[in-house]
Amino acid sequence: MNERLLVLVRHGQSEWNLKNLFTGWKDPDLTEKGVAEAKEAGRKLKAQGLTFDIAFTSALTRAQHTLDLALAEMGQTGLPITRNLALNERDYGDLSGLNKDDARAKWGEEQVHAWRRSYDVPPPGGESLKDTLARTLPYFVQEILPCVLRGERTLVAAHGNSLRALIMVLEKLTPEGILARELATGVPVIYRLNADATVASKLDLAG
Ligand SMILES: O=C(O)[C@@H](CO)OP(=O)(O)O
Repeated sequence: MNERLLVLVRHGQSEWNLKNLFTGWKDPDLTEKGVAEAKEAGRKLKAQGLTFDIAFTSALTRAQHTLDLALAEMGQTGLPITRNLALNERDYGDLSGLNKDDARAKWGEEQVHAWRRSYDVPPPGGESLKDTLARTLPYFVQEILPCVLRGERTLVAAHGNSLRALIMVLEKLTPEGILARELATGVPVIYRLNADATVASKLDLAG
């Protein structure tokens, strides 16, 4: 049966998530908690009775490590995995490596929130969500979606903002709608798509 399965999962907690630093294209690995979250994601997916045919991830360690741990937990280690920087986190530009609370103290709560969650306000020297979408969406449409539509059960392990960009398109969210959308670390979201790539069903495995 062609079930057109697409699962998106944000990486587990990274060293820089723990330190509350803007990360973007910097490449810290998972914390111990992040490792546990990645394994838990695998357990949750297995408990749903899911198996995968193909997986995609970014060029960054925290997403690749999350994918490997989740698949190992599912006993699915032989899967073809494609890594591409199109799925990388938004580039945080000059904010990369800064503490998020220090940034709020310096530039104000509202400005920092706009940089972090708005659709089209880029952080200084970095990518807005719109910019992130501009490189994530073509990769999704050309490389990932065709797999899903031909019935290959597909797992994507990536990042808060590269996944928010894809979710905005999948769920047809407006720039206002995406503003409040947060993705927890290590929580899979299961989509089943219609033949025209619209969403038939969505199940968020939070909790
Ligand atoms: O620092 C980052 O790269 C991202 C994800 O951790 O942060 P934010 O939630 O601010 O977009």
